[in-house]
Amino acid sequence: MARNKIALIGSGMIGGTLAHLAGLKELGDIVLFDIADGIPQGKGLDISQSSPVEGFDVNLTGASDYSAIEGADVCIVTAGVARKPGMSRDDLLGINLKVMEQVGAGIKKYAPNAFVICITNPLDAMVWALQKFSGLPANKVVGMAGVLDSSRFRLFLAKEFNVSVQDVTAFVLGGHGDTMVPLARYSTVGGIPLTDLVTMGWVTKERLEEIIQRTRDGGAEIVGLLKTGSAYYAPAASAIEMAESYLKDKKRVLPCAAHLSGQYGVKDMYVGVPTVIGAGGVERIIEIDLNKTEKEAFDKSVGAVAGLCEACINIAPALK
Ligand SMILES: NC(=O)C1=CN([C@@H]2O[C@H](COP(=O)(O)OP(=O)(O)OC[C@H]3O[C@@H](n4cnc5c(N)ncnc54)[C@H](O)[C@@H]3O)[C@@H](O)[C@H]2O)C=CC1
Ligand SMILES: O=C([O-])CC(=O)C(=O)O
Repeated sequence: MARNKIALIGSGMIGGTLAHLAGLKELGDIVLFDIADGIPQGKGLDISQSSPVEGFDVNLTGASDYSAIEGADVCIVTAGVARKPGMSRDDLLGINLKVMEQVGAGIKKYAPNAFVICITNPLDAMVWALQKFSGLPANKVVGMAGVLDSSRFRLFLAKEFNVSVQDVTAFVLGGHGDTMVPLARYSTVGGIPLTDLVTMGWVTKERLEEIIQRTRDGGAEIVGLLKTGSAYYAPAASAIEMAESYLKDKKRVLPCAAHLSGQYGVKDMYVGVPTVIGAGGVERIIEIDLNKTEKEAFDKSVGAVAGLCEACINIAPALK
């Protein structure tokens, strides 16, 4: 059986890490694409040269022409610009929207049957625009943020309680920005909701709120440390988890920026919600019950994403 083909559109920090992880996991043959000629070819060759040592058999190639992504089963999009200290993700909107227009056209022409995972920021608005520019079905275009934000929350909780990260689950919903919604009631240690752990005296409400705030600021914390760009190891691992669930039809329950058509009272927008990812793409959007406080926080986050979509329409009226 022929191998799957994975196209990585954008071969910068996340793109290179994606190629390495996808190779190590033998998810398929990998094409790195970038407008910066030489970078995708160089990274492809470098990672290929690690394959005899690591013992993986995949073809890794680099290209600066969209025809190279032809027939891809999965496209992971990181093309664009990352923020630097002092910037918000939203400051990237104008420049990255233009990139999404080019990427959307490339995918439409050469990989119309792919499952597309967008990572480029500001995430929820960019994946929304990419789906429209590409014309692919909404269930085949999804944004990566919730897996990353939830992973950060899980790590901070595991450290706080001195337990394995494997025994901590978390759901962070809403837009991938300052208004994201880490849900304590739906996040657990050994199956016990965080709200119960407060009652059991494991953690105070105040300390839990500090951990939640650190999660919300998780991207900015790394930007502040790196100074030259933003996080890439954890974002790449998160997107690979989504790609693997699609390629292996694992039907993982993962928080992703998915197209909503009435769920949670939201229409024609991408916002982080729990989904099931399998061979059909986004096979299900799980509508969990939100209490009044949670719903208010979620709606506020939806409002922030709606503002960004409006800003996109002002720049590119065809998106309306
Ligand atoms: N959704 C999420 O949770 C996260 C999103 N991000 C976002 O992911 C994006 C990529 O981040 P990095 O890989 O660190 O950035 P990077 O700057 O290392 O790589 C971006 C690559 O895109 C390429 N590029 C620029 N314009 C292009 C175009 N028109 N066509 C094709 N390639 C193009 C650049 O040449 C560069 O190699 C950024 O927008 C960043 O904000 C980063 C971390 C997490
Ligand atoms: O903070 C950034 O600019 C990159 C990002 O989205 C994250 O790491 O969560």
